[in-house]
Amino acid sequence: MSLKVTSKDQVESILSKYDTFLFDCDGVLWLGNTLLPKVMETLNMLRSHHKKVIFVTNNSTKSREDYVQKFDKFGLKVQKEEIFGSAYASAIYISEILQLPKDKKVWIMGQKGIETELHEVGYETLGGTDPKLDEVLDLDDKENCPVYNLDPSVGAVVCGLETKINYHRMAMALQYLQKPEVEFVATNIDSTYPTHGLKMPGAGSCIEAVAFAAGRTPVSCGKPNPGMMDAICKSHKIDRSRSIMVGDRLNTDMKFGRDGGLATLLVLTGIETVENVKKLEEKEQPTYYADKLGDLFELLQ
Ligand SMILES: O=C(O)[C@H](O)[C@H](O)COP(=O)(O)O
Ligand SMILES: [Mg+2]
Repeated sequence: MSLKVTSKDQVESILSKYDTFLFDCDGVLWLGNTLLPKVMETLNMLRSHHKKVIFVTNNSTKSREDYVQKFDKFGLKVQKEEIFGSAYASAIYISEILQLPKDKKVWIMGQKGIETELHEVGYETLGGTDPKLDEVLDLDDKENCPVYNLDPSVGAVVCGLETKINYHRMAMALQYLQKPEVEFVATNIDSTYPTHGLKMPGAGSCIEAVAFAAGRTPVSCGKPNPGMMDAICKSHKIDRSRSIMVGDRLNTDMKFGRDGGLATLLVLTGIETVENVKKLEEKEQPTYYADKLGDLFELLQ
């Protein structure tokens, strides 16, 4: 059974057991542009105890550089190397695992974070933030309608969270995905994400629409893909037995931590409720749960 963190002794025990803290972002640190209570104090407290902190987000709308700036706006100094996003994970997957030749282009249904990370590893991209994707398709206009004018050098389609999802974007992704040689990559599987006190459709819901149309299943690069954990462990040389994954979602964050051999802490400021935790089989229970991340700071006072 998961242990609810409610006392100073428990926080001290957590501090003595773990040297590295992996943090999910949406629903743990912030909701949209609002920092959750006592997050800054908790991160500062961990750093003052010489803990390594790493941020692992499935939100592909931003690149690692964009996240450095987002943290900065909140007054939090974070290095690019401390951030692992699903846009970055997808770019690394295409470049290092698929080894897609650099003269191939990548068509994107998603936002700027995916474009930036793909450009950084050397790919030209199409789709993405192109404003033409907001236009209604005119299938009668054979000369100008983009579905009749595909770029033959597209070698992969990447889909992520796209809050401007429309028929044009889906139709273009589908045209490329009908070519079996075009790789299909998803940033992450989250069905929903928490923002402004609401649950909104997540990347997984956008991607499912395209996958259903294409009759194909993408490889998903974000949490809980163990490749992302391997990349984190490789670049930060962390001891998994002394590390803990903090998240707000069971099928991404908690699975990612558990499968990676880390302890897990579920916070209830995002997607899950305590009822969801209680329904789980013993082996799927997070190691700990807490009402919010900031409890680690508050309970220590
Ligand atoms: O739909 C999405 O892309 C995700 O739900 C989302 O933004 C998750 O981000 P995380 O909680 O991993 O920071
Ligand atoms: Mg989250």
